Amino acid sequence: MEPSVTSTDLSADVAAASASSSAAMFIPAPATPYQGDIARYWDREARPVNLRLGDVDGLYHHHYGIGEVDRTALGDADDSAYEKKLIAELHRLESAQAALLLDHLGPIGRDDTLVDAGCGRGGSMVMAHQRFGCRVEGVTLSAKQADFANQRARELGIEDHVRARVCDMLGTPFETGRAAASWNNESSMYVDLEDLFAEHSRILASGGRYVTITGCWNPRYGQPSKYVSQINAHFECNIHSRREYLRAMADNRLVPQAVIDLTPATLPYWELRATSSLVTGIEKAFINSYKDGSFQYLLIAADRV
Ligand SMILES: C[S@@+](CC[C@H](N)C(=O)[O-])C[C@H]1O[C@@H](n2cnc3c(N)ncnc32)[C@H](O)[C@@H]1O
Ligand SMILES: CC(C)=CCC/C(C)=C/COP(=O)(O)OP(=O)(O)O
Ligand SMILES: [Mg+2]
Repeated sequence: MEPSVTSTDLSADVAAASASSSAAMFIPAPATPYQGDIARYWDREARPVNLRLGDVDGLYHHHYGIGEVDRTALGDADDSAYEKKLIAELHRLESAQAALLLDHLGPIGRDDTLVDAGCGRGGSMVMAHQRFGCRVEGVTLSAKQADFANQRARELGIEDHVRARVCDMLGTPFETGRAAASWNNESSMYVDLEDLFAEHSRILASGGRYVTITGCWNPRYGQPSKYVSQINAHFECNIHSRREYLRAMADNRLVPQAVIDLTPATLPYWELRATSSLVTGIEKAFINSYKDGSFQYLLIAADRV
């Protein structure tokens, strides 16, 4: 892993920026104390449920899975290889989630640029480049994650097309109106949605596509349930309601083309994960809130008009 430069004042920022190269990453100071907390959270994160799944094929995700469990691939629970098969199956469902997001980006050419807002360790960026051959730019608050994603890109020989940087998704360095598509994969619960969609709207080309997969609380339930509060506390995030997503998109020239309730499709992943040795303790909150209708797993694809 390459060394990172951390700076806290402007002169250090400028020095680090001018020294910026593949050997030293420029790390801006966090825009708010909250963002500093989130950067530290993801810098320290090393949960086996994420690393062991990523080790299956080198695609490291920080999102959840969708689709039916393939019981034939899992085989017999008494088999000594069962746990390994279970990990591979959870990973397959997480990659299926990212593939569904990419399905909604619309036609993307090799010369296009995509933006992954809150890119984590970069699994979705690699999948996007492998599918479209295009350039993919990711931002994360965590220097550790950006280093990890860039290291993976180098290992795959795609570092000229896939790049992660440490940057606030609410104020990116990307040119106005140039991105063919952009997305948030389980990363919009860390930011104000009006600010977020204003930035996507700015960077997207007219007619470009924005996609999010997110967990949101259901206005039909009334208010965030105790399970939603548990999930917020667990991840230090602030889950928004479905209504807030649609309102903030409408305010920022993002017009929904598809709104898909993925709740039934994600429940098998959670039920399977709850039986694994890699449980983290948050499984019940997801399962209970999806089942009582207070929480939804949603894909929204919107046109930038
Ligand atoms: C749950 S992870 C999702 C990672 C990735 N999208 C994936 O699907 O694997 C949330 C990500 O959002 C990022 N994030 C949160 N707030 C951010 C902000 N203001 N600017 C940039 N990234 C942010 C975190 O650094 C982390 O990488
Ligand atoms: C749908 C919601 C509310 C998501 C919150 C954001 C989040 C932490 C996603 C998964 O990350 P992860 O893959 O690091 O989490 P885990 O360790 O639980 O797998
Ligand atoms: Mg995970």
